[in-house]
Amino acid sequence: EFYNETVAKAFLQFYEHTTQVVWNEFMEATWNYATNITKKNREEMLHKDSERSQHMLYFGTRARLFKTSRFHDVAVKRMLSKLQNIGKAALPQDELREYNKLLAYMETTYSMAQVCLSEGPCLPLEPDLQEVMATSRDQKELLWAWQGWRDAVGRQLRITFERYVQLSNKAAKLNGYKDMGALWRSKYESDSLEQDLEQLYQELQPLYLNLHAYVRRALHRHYGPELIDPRGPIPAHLLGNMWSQSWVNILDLVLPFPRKPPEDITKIMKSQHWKPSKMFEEADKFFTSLGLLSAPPDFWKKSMMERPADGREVECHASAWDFYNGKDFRIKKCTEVTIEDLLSIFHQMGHIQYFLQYKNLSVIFRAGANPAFEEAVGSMITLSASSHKHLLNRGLLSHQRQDSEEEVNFLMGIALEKIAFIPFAYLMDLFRWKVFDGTIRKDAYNQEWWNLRLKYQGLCPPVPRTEDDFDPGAKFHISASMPYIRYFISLVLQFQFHEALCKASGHVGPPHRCDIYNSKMAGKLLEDILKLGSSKPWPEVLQKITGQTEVSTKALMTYFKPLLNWLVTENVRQGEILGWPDFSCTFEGKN
Ligand SMILES: CC(=O)N[C@@H](CC(=O)O)C(=O)NC[C@H](CC1(C(=O)N[C@@H](Cc2ccc(O)cc2)C(=O)O)CCCC1)C(=O)O
Ligand SMILES: [Zn+2]
Repeated sequence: EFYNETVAKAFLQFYEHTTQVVWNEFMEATWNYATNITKKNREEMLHKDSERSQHMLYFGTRARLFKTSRFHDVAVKRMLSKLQNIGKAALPQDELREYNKLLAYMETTYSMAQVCLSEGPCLPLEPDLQEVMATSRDQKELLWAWQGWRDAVGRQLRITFERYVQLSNKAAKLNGYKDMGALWRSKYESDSLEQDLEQLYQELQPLYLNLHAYVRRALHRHYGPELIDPRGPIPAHLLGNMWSQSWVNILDLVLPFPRKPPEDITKIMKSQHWKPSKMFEEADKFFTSLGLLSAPPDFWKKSMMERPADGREVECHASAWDFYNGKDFRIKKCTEVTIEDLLSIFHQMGHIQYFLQYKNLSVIFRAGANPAFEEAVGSMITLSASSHKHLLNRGLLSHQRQDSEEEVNFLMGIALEKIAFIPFAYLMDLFRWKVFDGTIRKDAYNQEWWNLRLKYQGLCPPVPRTEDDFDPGAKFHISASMPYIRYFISLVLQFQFHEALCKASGHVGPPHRCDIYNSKMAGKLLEDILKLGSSKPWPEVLQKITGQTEVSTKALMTYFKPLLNWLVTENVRQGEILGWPDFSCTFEGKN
């Protein structure tokens, strides 16, 4: 009966019915652990994870038996093929238990790590070490936090990570993939993914090289020639972020027109007594203004919007959760009242909106058209929310007009978030794909990581690194085994979406002045694709929203055109070298 489409449909109905309960219980147990890290909650989570894996194994192996080539219903074929990819559930019981334990160990080590001052308190990453990296201008203090974090996390994870790679690849092979990198890439249903990504990166490189050269000059002015080589890479601890992935926090050092500094929105939020709940309400209002759905009662009742005050150990890295019962959706975030956190909440609420829009689909299709779509929705809304027009309209700014110099300052702020992020978002999985396919061997993990950090980001470590270090492990997504290329693709997609929705909203003028807030037309366009979840191939979904079937950097380049013009002029005036022909950090030059 494996040729019989009716039998297949009944099989999928049975799967649908049993899955909601199994996945809901698994999400509850994982949530309980992430918001209260105790041994008991860890055991309960591991137990629920193995139940979910057994359920996936049962249905995944049976889905493989159906001969779907002559089936008529495309959705049935798509569901059965998605069911067959069961990830780690393909591992034998004992190895799956070991795998889940090491995943929990890596993520928990990251979440609980602190860096202790010689005498006195120990500082966690959020908010304390992030605060130091964002606000300190003392390179010794920055180095202390940068190195301390990598000693406290990266070093502890190296051995576990080596075993994680082995078991990941074994699971991937059991699913029919050559390694875990191939399994991760399969989510994009494209056999030219790596070439396409390299093409996108090449198109964006001129933007990055000009920003890098300009920022390096500004840091050279501030920190002096003993720290910054104007023809070399930038030391990784000076860019305002623990991973140098976003440079927004050094905007004050690099402002093109320093006599026209932007208003301090964090200060305005604090003076207006913003609370975390108000920040979430503000983001929710944006979505309802588009005619989209508001977060349901369970969201407001069950989310964790602040670090708990009762001393509980929690995982502070923000995340959005679908509990697969059509009514329970939550965000977990240790929110601080800052503009950076407000914009990050817009991103998170984008995930919630996707969950809400596809909640009536089969559970198999409750995901983004591809993982980058999930990321791009919230980030695209954030482009409108961070526009001068929107912030002024919401009472977070008071200067009515923005003259052309203030506009360059504004675009610099957005570029320090988005353009600085390009090479980081690209190299994170370039590194892991090479680790999974064996190109990068474990005795060179750290050296190879820094080779990529130099090649793509033009960064160097501020102190010598050895293979006792494991710097990639100091980034959440690597300790949490969360793929990252979705963010690189989202960087390009979000500007394509922004351009499409701005057009739908009737916006005329430069894209950085567009705010789709209150546009029901833009909302409708977005709603129609979110409702599809992962039920259709993503090029079809992209075409519905933008009219194109290809990911294209054109919209991003248009958005930053005024800034690129300014940067090129400025760099030529300064006689800057684009790139880093001197390829080492100053300390390496010394000894
Ligand atoms: C249950 C679960 O895991 N759910 C998933 C969502 C899902 O898969 O359904 C989820 O919530 N993932 C967490 C992750 C959180 C954040 C993040 O980690 N961001 C990246 C990259 C980046 C950087 C700048 C930026 O503006 C936007 C993104 C980083 O900070 O490096 C934290 C800050 C914002 C987004 C997220 O929301 O993507
Ligand atoms: Zn996200």
